[in-house]
Amino acid sequence: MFKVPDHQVAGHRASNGVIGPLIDDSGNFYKPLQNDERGSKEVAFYKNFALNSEIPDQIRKFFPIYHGTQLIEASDGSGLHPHLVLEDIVSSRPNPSIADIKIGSRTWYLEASEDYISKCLKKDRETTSLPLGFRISGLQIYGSKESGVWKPDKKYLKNFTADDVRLVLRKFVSSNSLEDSGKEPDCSFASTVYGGSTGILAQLLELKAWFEEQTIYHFYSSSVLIVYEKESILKGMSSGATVKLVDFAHVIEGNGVIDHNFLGGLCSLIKFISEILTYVPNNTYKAFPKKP
Ligand SMILES: O=P(O)(O)O[C@@H]1[C@@H](OP(=O)(O)O)[C@H](OP(=O)(O)O)[C@H](O)[C@H](OP(=O)(O)O)[C@H]1OP(=O)(O)O
Ligand SMILES: Nc1ncnc2c1ncn2[C@@H]1O[C@H](COP(=O)(O)OP(=O)(O)O)[C@@H](O)[C@H]1O
Repeated sequence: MFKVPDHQVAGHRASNGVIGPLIDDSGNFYKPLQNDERGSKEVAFYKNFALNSEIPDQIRKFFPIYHGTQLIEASDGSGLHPHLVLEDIVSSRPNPSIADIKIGSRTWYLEASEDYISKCLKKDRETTSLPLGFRISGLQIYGSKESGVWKPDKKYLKNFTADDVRLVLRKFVSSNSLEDSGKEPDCSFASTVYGGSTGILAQLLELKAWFEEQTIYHFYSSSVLIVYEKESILKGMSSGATVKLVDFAHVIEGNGVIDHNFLGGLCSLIKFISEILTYVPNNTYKAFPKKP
C-alpha cells in the first residue's frame, strides 16, 4: 500500500497534478524519476555507487540503500511511472525532526544548460548558499505531543540569513522553542544529538574525511539530511541521530579532482554545529580545550 510521506521536508512533493514521492509499509521510499535527464542521471549515480569498489564500506552508510527502480502507480493517479526504490530514512521514527541542508556555495556546474545555471545562480545568491556554503532547504522540528511539529515553508527558509541559520540549528535541538516564540533556545538536546561519538558532528566529520580524499564524484545540489527522534531521548533511548546524503540528480564525474564546493560547504556546516556544542547562553562561546 503506497502513501504520500508525512515527513518529506523539501523537493518536489505530491500535490494536485504534480508527481511526488511515495512510501510503503516496508520501509521503502519511492522517488519518481524525473522525465528529463535528471531521472536517468540519478539512477546512473546509484548504480555506479553500488558497484564502485573504491567506496569505503564505512561511507556507504551515509547513502540511502538503493533497491533499483520499479514501475508503480504515480501519486497523481496519472498511471504507471518509474520510481527509484530507496531505503526510507525516516520510517523507523514516529516523530522525526529533520533538516534538509543543501551543500555547496554553487549548485550549478559547467555542463548544465544556461537556463539552469542562471536559475541556480540566482537562488545561490539570494540564499545563504553563497556566503555560508550551504542553505537549509527543508525543515521539520518536532516539539512535543501537545505542540506538534513546526514545518516552515520554502519561502520562509529561502529568506534565512546566517543568524537565522545559527538560531534554527539551535532550535532544532531545543526543548523550548518552536517557531518564532522569542525564547532563547535551551539546546537541551545538543549534546545528545550533535555531540558524542555517534552524534551528528562525529558523523559529519567522518563524511568530511572522505570528501578530503575522494575524487570520484562532484555532488552539486545534493543535500545532507539530519534526522533524530526527540521522543526516544525523552524515554532514555538513543536519539537515532543520523546523517544521510540525498538527491543525486546533479552528480558529475570528479575526474581526479577534490569536490571543493561540497567539502567547503560541509566544513562550514561543521563549524556551525561545533559552535552550538561550545555555546554558553550569554552569547559567549566556551574556548576549545587546549591541545595537550
Ligand atoms: O523550481 P524550484 O524552485 O522548486 O526548484 C527546485 C529546488 O527547490 P528550491 O527552490 O531550491 O528549494 C529543489 O531543491 P530542494 O530539493 O527543495 O532542496 C531541487 O533543487 C529541484 O531541482 P532538482 O530536482 O534537484 O533538479 C528544483 O526543481 P526544478 O525547478 O529544477 O525542477
Ligand atoms: N531516502 C529517503 N528517505 C526518506 N525521505 C527522503 C529520502 N530521500 C528524500 N527524502 C525526502 O524528500 C525530500 C526531497 O528529496 P530530494 O531527493 O532532494 O528530491 P528532489 O529531487 O525532488 O529535490 C528530502 O528533503 C526528504 O525530506
